[in-house]
Amino acid sequence: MTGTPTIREVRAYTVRGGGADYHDQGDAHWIDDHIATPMSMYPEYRQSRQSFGINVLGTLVVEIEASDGTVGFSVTTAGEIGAFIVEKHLARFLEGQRVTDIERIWDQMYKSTLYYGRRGVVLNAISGVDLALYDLLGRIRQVPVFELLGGPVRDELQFYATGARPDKAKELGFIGGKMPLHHGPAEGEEGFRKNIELLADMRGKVGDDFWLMYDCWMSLDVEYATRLAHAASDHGLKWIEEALIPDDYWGYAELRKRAPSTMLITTGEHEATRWGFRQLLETGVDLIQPDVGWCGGITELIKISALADAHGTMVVPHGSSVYSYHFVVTRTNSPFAEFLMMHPTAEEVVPMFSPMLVGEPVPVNGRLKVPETPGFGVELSADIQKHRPYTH
Ligand SMILES: C[C@H](O)[C@H](O)CC(=O)C(=O)O
Ligand SMILES: [Mg+2]
Repeated sequence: MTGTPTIREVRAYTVRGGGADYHDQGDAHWIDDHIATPMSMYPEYRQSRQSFGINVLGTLVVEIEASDGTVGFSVTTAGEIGAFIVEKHLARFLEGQRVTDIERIWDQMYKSTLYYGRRGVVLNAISGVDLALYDLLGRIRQVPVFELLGGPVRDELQFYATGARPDKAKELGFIGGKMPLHHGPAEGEEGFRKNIELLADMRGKVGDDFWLMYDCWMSLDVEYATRLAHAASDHGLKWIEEALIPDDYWGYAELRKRAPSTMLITTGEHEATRWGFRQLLETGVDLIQPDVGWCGGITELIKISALADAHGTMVVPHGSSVYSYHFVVTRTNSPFAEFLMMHPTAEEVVPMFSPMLVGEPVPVNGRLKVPETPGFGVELSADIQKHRPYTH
């Protein structure tokens, strides 16, 4: 392809305070208010997820500059360690290549990091590079990323909201509300009762038809999750999310068998690559939730989504703002999207990656027409202090 720009330089920066590392919030935020986690068995780490380091990484910004001067960028969760991986390892597979060489670049990034990678922060870094490449290609072609992905299959997205206030989410026009589970097995019968009481109270507030879900953030075991699912089904819980640790594929298969058949078993935000999701899909879970900034980027999400489709399984990506919207709008097996309420009390709609991006669209009345601005359609805010810890 003559005339296709090549990649001139890859740069990686870190940024603190919200953004893609959405757990990196100030005090008194619903997202850090006694949420059940795998660390809840240790009383000293029960009240706050920041206490055990949920926000240690911070946001990674990847910028890719093409030979024609166009710059694409992305944000994900990976911070300084991600910046090191991008600058010192991954950049070599991009610089000098054509901006269209996305598939080969992904393959080389993945295979060259297998000896220390496969998932986790390495896949977050690979995802960041992949998203920045899609942003760059969209800007060079002057089309939104969803057009690079085959075009939209629906006119607009509809959203459920994740946060502490599903009752407010209903007033704001969302189709459902997903609450964090507050108490895990270590908090015994009292915690179990409180979990059910909160759900019952919320059901009373939102009425029978509004979706209510519980996000368990890897905090339960099969016994507790099964019991919770049965008790919660009396209050119309639509799904039980990420009940178990991501490595317990066998537990997910067991939970699928033992939970009420009407309740969806969902998970996947901490899973990565087509191989990880293959294993997850084989457990029989009903809905998978890859995070496009963590699972391998758009290039890998396309494969994960096709695999899920062949299993008859829905794909509703975890959070990830514009990176998710451009994908969801192009897939028939992604019928709705998640909106993470980043307002401290979850009572108002604010941009998910606030305060990092300019032009980040938000749902109005629970719906959004994905803007046609080239690339992912956002810019990094000029007010953001970015730091480049490494060069190459
Ligand atoms: C609310 C959850 O604990 C977590 O912070 C976000 C999440 O898992 C989700 O949006 O899904
Ligand atoms: Mg979740």
